[in-house]
Amino acid sequence: MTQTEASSPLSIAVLGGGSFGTAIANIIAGNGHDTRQWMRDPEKAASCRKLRENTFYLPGVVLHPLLNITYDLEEAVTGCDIVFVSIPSKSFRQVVRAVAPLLSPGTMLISTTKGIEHDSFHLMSDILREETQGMRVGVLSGPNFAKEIVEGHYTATVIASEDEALCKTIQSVLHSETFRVYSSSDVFGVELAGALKNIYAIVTGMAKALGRGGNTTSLLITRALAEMMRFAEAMGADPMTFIGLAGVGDLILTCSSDLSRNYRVGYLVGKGMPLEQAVAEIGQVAEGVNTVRLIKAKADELGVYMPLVSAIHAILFEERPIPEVIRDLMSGAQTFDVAYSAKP
Ligand SMILES: NC(=O)C1=CN([C@@H]2O[C@H](COP(=O)(O)OP(=O)(O)OC[C@H]3O[C@@H](n4cnc5c(N)ncnc54)[C@H](OP(=O)(O)O)[C@@H]3O)[C@@H](O)[C@H]2O)C=CC1
Ligand SMILES: O=C(CO)COP(=O)(O)O
Repeated sequence: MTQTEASSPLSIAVLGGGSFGTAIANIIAGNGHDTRQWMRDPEKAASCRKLRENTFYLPGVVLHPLLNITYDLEEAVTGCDIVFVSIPSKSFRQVVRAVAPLLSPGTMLISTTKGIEHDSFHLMSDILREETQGMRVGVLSGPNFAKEIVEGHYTATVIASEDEALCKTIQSVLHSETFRVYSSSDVFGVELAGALKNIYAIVTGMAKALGRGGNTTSLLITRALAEMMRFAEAMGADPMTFIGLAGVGDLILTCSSDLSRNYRVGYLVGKGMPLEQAVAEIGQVAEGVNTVRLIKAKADELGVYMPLVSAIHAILFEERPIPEVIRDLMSGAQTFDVAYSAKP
């Protein structure tokens, strides 16, 4: 497909039967496209088809009649113009590797996954490029709770790709009365922002559990943004991307709502629950837990100052008592508020 605007219906697959995959598949089907959603579990697929509801991940939402649900990967992607990959980072490569031989050259592959590969520090767009050849790659990220999208709350997101025509097509297939799609050419920055903000959702969830108020949340969100931008710069990303929807937008959202699974993990740990139990209790993916480990190691390697990352790492993985970690944080050096300047 060479067109830049999806003026006529396209064939689009969404890989992943979770809450976000279901939310975007429903929007796309609602826009009149031939939409297929792939989920690996035949029983869940049969149930979603029969009930026209994903009772496992997005209960209470009627699935659009144009949404075809299948557990057959080949049936899902054959002849598709666009494939969204909405699979947790842990399994992302495995699924992309399986789907790669089934794709036509030039297919648009869009990751919606906000995580980092655990043993490589690769972002999902890296995996898309590594596991396929001749495809067009993009990343979708922004302040987007699946539940609020399907409830029709006014929402905006970002499609990031160096391929301008791809961005325009994705804007067209996802745009609805309640859903707006902005574009960016900074794939790395947008993707990194989506992964990083999950860490600070854990931190703010924990602060909430400890009874901290609005001042504390605001302090945490603002210093989190400073850390994210410092890290981005050290990694060669554009820090300015972090003041957009995929950066500060998603940071504010996930750090202030218990709809965030990462926030809820932090809350439960803050209430004294062991980490593994908290993750199991959530029952859905909380990417931030793995991301904390990866970013702590990378920040140490690069010498990037990330006190909040070090603090949450100490609590989650070094068994340091929360009050002691907070005391250390609050007694650290008091430096400049804004370290960035437009002036040379
Ligand atoms: N939910 C949200 O509001 C948002 C989520 N995201 C991102 O989207 C990504 C997906 O999240 P989300 O949909 O919420 O996740 P969920 O936890 O809701 O669902 C995960 C889905 O992935 C499937 N899955 C897990 N492992 C595999 C595998 N090896 N092969 C095939 N399918 C697999 C699960 O299938 P099964 O049921 O069989 O286990 C399930 O359908 C995450 O990275 C998240 O950060 C982005 C924006 C918002
Ligand atoms: O990324 C999200 C909203 O933009 C969802 O956050 P959680 O993965 O923490 O639920």
